[in-house]
Amino acid sequence: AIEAEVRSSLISFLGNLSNHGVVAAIGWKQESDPCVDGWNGIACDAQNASVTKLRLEGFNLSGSLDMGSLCNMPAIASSLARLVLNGNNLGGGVPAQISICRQLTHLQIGGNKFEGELPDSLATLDNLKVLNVSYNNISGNLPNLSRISGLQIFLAQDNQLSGKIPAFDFYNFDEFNISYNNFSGQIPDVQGYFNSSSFIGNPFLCGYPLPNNCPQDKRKGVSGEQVLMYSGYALLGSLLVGAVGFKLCKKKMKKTGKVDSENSALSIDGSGNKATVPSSEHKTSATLNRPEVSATSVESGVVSSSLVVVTRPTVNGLMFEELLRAPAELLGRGRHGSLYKVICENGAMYAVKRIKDWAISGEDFKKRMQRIDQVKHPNVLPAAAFYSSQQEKLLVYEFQQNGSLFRLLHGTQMGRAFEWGSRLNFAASIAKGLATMHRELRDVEIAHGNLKSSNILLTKDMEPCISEYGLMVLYDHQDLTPSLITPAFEPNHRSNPSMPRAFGSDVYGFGVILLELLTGKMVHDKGFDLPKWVLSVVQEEWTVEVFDKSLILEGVSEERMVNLLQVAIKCVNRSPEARPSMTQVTSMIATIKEEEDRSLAYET
Ligand SMILES: Nc1ncnc2c1ncn2[C@@H]1O[C@H](COP(=O)(O)OP(=O)(O)OP(=O)(O)O)[C@@H](O)[C@H]1O
Repeated sequence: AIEAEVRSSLISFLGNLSNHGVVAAIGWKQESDPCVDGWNGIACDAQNASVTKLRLEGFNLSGSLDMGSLCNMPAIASSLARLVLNGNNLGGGVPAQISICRQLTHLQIGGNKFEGELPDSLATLDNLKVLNVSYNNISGNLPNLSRISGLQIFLAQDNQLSGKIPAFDFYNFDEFNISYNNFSGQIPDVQGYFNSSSFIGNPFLCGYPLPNNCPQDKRKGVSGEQVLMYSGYALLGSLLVGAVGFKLCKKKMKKTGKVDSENSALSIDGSGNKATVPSSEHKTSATLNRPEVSATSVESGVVSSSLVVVTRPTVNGLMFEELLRAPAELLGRGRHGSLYKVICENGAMYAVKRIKDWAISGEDFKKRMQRIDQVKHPNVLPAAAFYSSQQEKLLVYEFQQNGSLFRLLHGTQMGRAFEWGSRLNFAASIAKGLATMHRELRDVEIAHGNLKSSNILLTKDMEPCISEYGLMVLYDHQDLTPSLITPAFEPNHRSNPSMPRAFGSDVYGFGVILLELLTGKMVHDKGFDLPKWVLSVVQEEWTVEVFDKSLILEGVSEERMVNLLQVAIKCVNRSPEARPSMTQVTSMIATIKEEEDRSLAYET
């Protein structure tokens, strides 16, 4: 039973925040027991011996919180895990004594009228998982909440908080929102976990995932990266000029020797290989909405028709003026470059990839891209256009709205059914696409170079297609998985001694994709190495638990999953020479599919 002292302090806590009519109305009575008699808004432990939750949402409570009266009482401080006071009219400061309630895992005081600063003592609530202070009038700096390692949800949107964002490890968060405050400075690395909606409405905040990038360090010059960071237009400007250079301008320039460069903020040379933007252009441009760069270029009159390096029926009508005017949103900054999403006025969407640090000459890059473009396969996404200068290489793809295989498997759509049949079809289609590319590009040894589930996009028909083919020269997956490097390969197992090494690396990447399809697990999840894990499970104590639970629930036969797993294991062999070729992989998967179809025929 709950002590009389605790009961009376609960009643006075609520009474102070409302008229006592509310206390009676919700059934809190000194003579009854909060746990046994089920006081509204209170939850207790299993033995009904202590109060664990206080949930008083939307009770029209007002006045200021006196946490001392509750938290100074050991019986409460040692058990209260959740305090939920969202949607009231509570005001005044958030009391520092709240932190005496050390067991709090959930503190939710959103949608009130709290003001002043958050007390530093909040950062000492080591058990906090959920902190919601959103929709109040709280100002000042955030306490150093990044020290609470278990924090999973932090909501502080719509306040007047300011200062820098603490160095949170965003990996740990399920939800994070500090939008519409007065935070300033650079956003810490969100590691791809949150998009701009978590940060918008803070005029002085900069950096990814917001579109406006941070002012450059004046000591350094303007690098190619910064040029792009400063203005989406600059990116598209150079893209534009590049395309002009490749297509239309080439002819014109033979005659005139140059393209209206005096009028333009962007200038190019005759080969279209140089696109520069004066640095003064960037220092002032913190947003994408700057018409001046585009206007001058467009005025040059050169950019008047569809200027696409690689023409496709669907992008023939692509107007570069439009592409230029459209805002560019930074979608990702990976190991090998940044990806921007561009939406044109007519609704057409493009993904523009800027590759960094690739020491390939403009001419070689052009040849390479044209060669790749000659191979067509329905499961390989062709580039719509590309551009190359000394400083940067840009590729334009049609934007695929259905996301990637990575997102399908691990993202928010996770709940969506992704059945065995579809997974097998995905595996077969990707294998076919890759095998075709390898076969057709064997003489030049152009591999994909960075095959992974985020590079497998879903078309509008939900078919998988491989994107960004050939954007990396020999990027070996083993870079990422040193555990798998083995100099001592076993000659007996050499199935493809002559397979170019870069192709072997793609086969490895494909094997990992198969493992993701089979296990539903992520490749690199906090030090977890998927191939290594699968191999250890398979070698030691074999268990069906290696497979994705949803496949087991679906009732997929273990035998068929094991067959595909065996293909995957061959692909992730430590020795590149021992891996099968993609043509071999394709036929192995085709056999599994045939078996599958035969068994389905039996079942019906
Ligand atoms: N054409 C496209 N249409 C739609 N989404 C795309 C397109 N290309 C890439 N994406 C998605 O945009 C995000 C960022 O792409 P990006 O290529 O920068 O990431 P990455 O593949 O993880 O990194 P990297 O390729 O540099 O190793 C990924 O989630 C990817 O699936």
